[in-house]
Amino acid sequence: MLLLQSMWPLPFDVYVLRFRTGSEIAPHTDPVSIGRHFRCNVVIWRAQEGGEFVCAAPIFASRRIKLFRPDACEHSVTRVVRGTRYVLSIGWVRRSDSLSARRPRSS
Ligand SMILES: O=C(O)CCC(=O)C(=O)O
Ligand SMILES: [Fe+2]
Repeated sequence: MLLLQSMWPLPFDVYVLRFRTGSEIAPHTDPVSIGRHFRCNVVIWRAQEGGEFVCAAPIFASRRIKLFRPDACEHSVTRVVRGTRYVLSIGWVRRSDSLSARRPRSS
């Protein structure tokens, strides 16, 4: 369920995701056309069994909080075996990319 979406002050969205028993997400990336995609997922309700977020190189990960680059790091959610999982998912895109940092200074 989409809660909020805006292009200002930077493109962002806020979702609540519900994973019922039996649901899962296969490995994927979430590319953006320009910039770098960041996402902070807060697991507000854990499944009783399964429903684990998998990402090889998150920026930060604890039991409840997952900060990662969905465009750059393949991620997935294991099948919810028992219970329901709820996630508050906040995503944003930073338009500047690493190339702008490398732009030569005019002097
Ligand atoms: O529910 C999750 O932990 C990850 C869902 C997902 O694929 C995403 O937030 O990009
Ligand atoms: Fe994703």
